[in-house]
Amino acid sequence: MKNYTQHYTFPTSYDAILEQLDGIKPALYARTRNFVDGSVTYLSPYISRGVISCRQVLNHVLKKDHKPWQIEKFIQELAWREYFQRTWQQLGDGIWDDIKRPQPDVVHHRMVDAVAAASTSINAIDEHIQLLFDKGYMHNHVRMYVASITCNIAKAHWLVPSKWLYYHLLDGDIASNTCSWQWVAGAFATKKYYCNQDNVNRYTYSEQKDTFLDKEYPALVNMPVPPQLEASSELTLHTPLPQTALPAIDISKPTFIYNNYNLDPQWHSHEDGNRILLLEPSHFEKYPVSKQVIDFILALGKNILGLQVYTGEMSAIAKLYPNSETANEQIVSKENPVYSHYTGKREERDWMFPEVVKPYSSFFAFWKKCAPYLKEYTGNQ
Ligand SMILES: Cc1cc2nc3c(=O)[nH]c(=O)nc-3n(C[C@H](O)[C@H](O)[C@H](O)COP(=O)(O)OP(=O)(O)OC[C@H]3O[C@@H](n4cnc5c(N)ncnc54)[C@H](O)[C@@H]3O)c2cc1C
Repeated sequence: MKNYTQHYTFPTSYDAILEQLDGIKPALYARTRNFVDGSVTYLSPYISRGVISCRQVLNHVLKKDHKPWQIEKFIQELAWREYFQRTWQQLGDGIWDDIKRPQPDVVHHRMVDAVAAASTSINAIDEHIQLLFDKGYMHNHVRMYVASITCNIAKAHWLVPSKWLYYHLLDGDIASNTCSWQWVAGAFATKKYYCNQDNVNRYTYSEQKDTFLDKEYPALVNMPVPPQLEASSELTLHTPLPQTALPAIDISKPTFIYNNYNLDPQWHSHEDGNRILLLEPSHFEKYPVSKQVIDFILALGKNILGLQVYTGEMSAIAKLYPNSETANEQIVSKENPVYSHYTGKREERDWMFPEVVKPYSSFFAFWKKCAPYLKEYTGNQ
């Protein structure tokens, strides 16, 4: 194991997670983030699961004595997440279609076998796919390599492979995952993203030669699918959900609903109420995740005092109240496009730039609108 993979173990206690915020080194981050051993934060599993928010991370960084230019790149990366979340809010289920233009040059809508089996023949990539299976995390640059090999070299449509990656990621997030795959595949961008062997070697510290990626870029773009990547299959994924009883609730009190995207221990923590981690089989049927991911979610749930885990549908929770009016009054959740069918009140997520909500044609158009607010936060320096 290389040194950096020590970070691929994700503690689940809230104190340990907050401690990790202190390890953020924004200036070093900007210089090294593209290397597999770069100074990245490993916070995405906690941000995606709603344990902490980007806003919380931003506030933490702003409290430290950094110069604005030292933190800008890091904040920009956090803003990518927010941009993708806003894109999802605006598009709804439209996020599952090619967003900007049809992905060019597609030969099938299946999973590439060699990628799923960590046997692409590009050693560094195969090693990182195996790490994904073992640890549930993959470095951002490697995610780009894997998506590029799958969609642009093997010419698979992005949708099925994106579900494969989402299944394994502790930080699996519908917006970041779907938009990023589309971006690499040229469906949410005006061009496709390509990497060659020199690029992979540089950022993964490998020295492999004579592979299907060992070419200049124009040759890569025009290359037929290499034999190693030709085989493809349908994807069958299953979520092993725990079996639970219907939760016991006090109907005179509110019920706070937690889920795979909201595991925030501070949310309404000073209020008396029922707390339910709702794992809807209908959700996981559509968006399957691995046992490793379910175990991670359950472990994060332990930070929430009095949390009852329930594998079942929201409709069963609503029926615990005497009528739909009371259910609508008492059930509270956090807004998320995938849970728009929930009964009850929906509260805003903790946005970094709550004012920037309109659809923007590109990340940089969005970022331009965020800039004045960021200036306010950093004290107009
Ligand atoms: C094909 C592909 C699929 C992806 N799928 C997911 C996913 O399912 N869930 C997910 O959280 N991220 C996804 N990403 C984005 C990114 O790879 C991860 O957020 C990042 O690698 C997480 O590691 P980190 O926390 O150490 O990031 P750091 O580099 O330390 O970044 C700090 C935070 O900024 C945000 N961030 C950084 N880079 C990006 C980015 N490129 N896009 C959006 N937000 C970013 C994340 O919230 C991250 O936690 C995907 C990227 C690609 C290319």
